[in-house]
Amino acid sequence: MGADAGFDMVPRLSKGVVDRHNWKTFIELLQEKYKDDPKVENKPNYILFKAGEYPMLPFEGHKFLRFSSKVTGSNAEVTGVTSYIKTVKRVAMVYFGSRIHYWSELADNYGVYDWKEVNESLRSYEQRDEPEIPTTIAAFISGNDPIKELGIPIFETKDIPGKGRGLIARFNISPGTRILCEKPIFTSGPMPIPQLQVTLAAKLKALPKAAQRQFLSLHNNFPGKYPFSYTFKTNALPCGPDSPVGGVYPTICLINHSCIPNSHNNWNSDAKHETIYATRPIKAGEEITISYDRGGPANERRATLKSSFGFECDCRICSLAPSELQASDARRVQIQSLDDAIGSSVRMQSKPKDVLGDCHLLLQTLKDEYDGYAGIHNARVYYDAFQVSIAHGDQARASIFADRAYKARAVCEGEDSPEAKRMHGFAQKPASHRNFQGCSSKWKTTRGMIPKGLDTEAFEKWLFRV
Ligand SMILES: C[S@@+](CC[C@H](N)C(=O)[O-])C[C@H]1O[C@@H](n2cnc3c(N)ncnc32)[C@H](O)[C@@H]1O
Repeated sequence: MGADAGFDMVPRLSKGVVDRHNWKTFIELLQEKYKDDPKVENKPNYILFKAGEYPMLPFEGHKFLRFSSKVTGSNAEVTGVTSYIKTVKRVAMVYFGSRIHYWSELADNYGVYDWKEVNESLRSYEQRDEPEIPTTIAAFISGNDPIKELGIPIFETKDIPGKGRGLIARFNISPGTRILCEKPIFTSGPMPIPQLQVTLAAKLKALPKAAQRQFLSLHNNFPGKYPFSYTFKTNALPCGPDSPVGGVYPTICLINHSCIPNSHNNWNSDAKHETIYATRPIKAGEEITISYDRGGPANERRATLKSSFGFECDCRICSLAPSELQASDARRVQIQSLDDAIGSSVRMQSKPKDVLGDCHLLLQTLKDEYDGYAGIHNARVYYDAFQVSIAHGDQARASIFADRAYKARAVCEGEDSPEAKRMHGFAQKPASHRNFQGCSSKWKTTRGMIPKGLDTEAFEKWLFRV
């Protein structure tokens, strides 16, 4: 008979964009970890662990119910299946937290699903579902958020040595989770410091007492003659990319900086509020961070952070050993220069293949620098790749690029973000872009020409072929 052990996914994953994104990242991490292990094989639709009873992980996460095997007997011992189960479970818990239900018949506890259901799910791995036509994410995302339903905030405010106050996660948080959403206490445009002081004094006076207190409790890096102006400067977040208008928020303004942040801040210009979304898995007890800087190598970032915010950054990247920091700096410089090169409209016209090649290289560099969680950077690169493709009439590839831009945006900003909605529109109708065939029609394709049935590697090859 023997005893089984393993883990179940409870509740099972939805087909939603966030669950799909997390599952994909989880699978990629395991593929990387086991790439040199001959007992772990990538089949077209799943990873096969050739140990014990050959447990499998499908590439389509919504099909997954259980990863398990007999863990007693000579076969289990010789093949080391227990160690695979433990490692895969540990990684799964990082991504899916309390959804991972570990069980072992040796300890008299059992899986949640019955074997009939599990065997049906295993059989479904063989045949992939038809590729989905992108539709709205809302239709995919399951409404069950146990934490939200309990009404417990997913973070707490704490004093953090050397940083003042900050926000700390109380639970494991998955990428794509909305952590915060706030309306500004007030907004203001740019103006000289003395004038800003007078303007803000008038704005404050018009606010209810509670809102005044919220603003006055925010940190001021440059105390002295113009307290309102400098409190605003220390805390304001731009209302949109490159917007000269800034807003201050009661809780969002307590989030500290990291050069490798785990969250993203965004101004939703439709809803007129600022959102914070997790962009990488955040463990309970970890600080929630966003990025205050505009990229570049560590010395440039440090100089900006020091002059604008008055602190020395000691995040994970800034604290790397010199040789590793050098490697990170090289990647960040490369990210900047690829970004500049991709933005050139002359190259888009005359050397579209080079631009697409740069997009591919940039995605790889971002993946290395942000260990797989480049979030909003990826959204921008995919939109760049969309623009090159559509400018030369390639609707097939443009549709895929826009869909990827949409998914990355939705993880960082929510599906109601205007930019996510715009990307979704382009994924559905790439030719609706104002620059459709604006450069040439030499790459002309239709959406119907997106290849079907390719494995991941072949599909990526098709997508980035030059
Ligand atoms: C918007 S406030 C963030 C909340 C602030 N810690 C507080 O206590 O209200 C920005 C200020 O927080 C501090 N800060 C932010 N990130 C930091 C970091 N990584 N290390 C040290 N201080 C930081 C700096 O004083 C910065 O000017």
